[in-house]
Amino acid sequence: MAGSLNANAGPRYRHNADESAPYETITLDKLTPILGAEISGIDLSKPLSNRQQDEIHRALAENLVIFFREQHISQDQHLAFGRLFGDLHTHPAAPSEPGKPELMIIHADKDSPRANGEGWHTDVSCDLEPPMGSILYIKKCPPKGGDTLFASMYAAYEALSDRMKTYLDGLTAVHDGESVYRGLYKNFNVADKPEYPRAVHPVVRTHPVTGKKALYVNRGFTRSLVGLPRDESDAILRYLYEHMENPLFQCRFRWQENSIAFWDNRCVQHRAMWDYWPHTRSGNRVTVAGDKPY
Ligand SMILES: O=C(O)CCC(=O)C(=O)O
Ligand SMILES: [Fe+2]
Repeated sequence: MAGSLNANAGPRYRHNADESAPYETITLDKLTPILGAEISGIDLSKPLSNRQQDEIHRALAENLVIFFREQHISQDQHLAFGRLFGDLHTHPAAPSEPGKPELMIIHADKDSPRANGEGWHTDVSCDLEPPMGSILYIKKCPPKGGDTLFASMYAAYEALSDRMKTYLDGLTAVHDGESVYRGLYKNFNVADKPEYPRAVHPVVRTHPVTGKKALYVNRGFTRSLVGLPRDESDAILRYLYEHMENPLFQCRFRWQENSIAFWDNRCVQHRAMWDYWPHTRSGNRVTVAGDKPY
């Protein structure tokens, strides 16, 4: 067949296929060529050597979201693992374990009105300094379902036309926590705060570690593009959201009990599937603080 059915169908995003140097202490099994890798050969309940820590950092930078299976760690070990990557972030609204404000509760069961993270989002992008990453440990899984989808915002950015990249250059967007968080955790008996964070961030951010550019607007928190007429802002954001939802940029993780996902919140969006009602899915999230996007 000469040509494809749709002239626009080919991926405008082509990842750099360079094989990276092997790892010494861990083994990686990639979910897709561009993001997601399952790591084996590491027991997070044991102290990690400097080498192991370096390799986890590198695996995260190269794969954007990394997964560990069959991990048996305590709440304190989960917190300590997070601290290897930076200060911990305290969620402005979500419920946490008693006496452990940095250990967020992720839980849905037959009585839940909703589950966490059901739409595409970046965690807490309404903060002035949004988290660098989130470490989610799922301890109870439904018999089927409850997967989490992740999408590379490097790939989404790369696949934009040069015209669109030029248009977005220098634009900023309003990210609002108020409209997301007020009343959200009522079913966990969490009282509302007087106010929730709101921030303006660049639409395209530069990753402070890799230096790569990533699209940085999300359906969850982004409300408008600064300085544009409302209709234009809405239309551009709608286009960007549809664009970033191309499955070419995604991987999908199937949980098992005692799995951990660690995503780089600066270049990845995620979305949790609540397809397992009336079953229960629960765990904890430790979130690592980040920097002001630029
Ligand atoms: O439950 C999940 O898989 C993800 C929920 C979520 O959005 C989060 O923990 O940040
Ligand atoms: Fe999330």
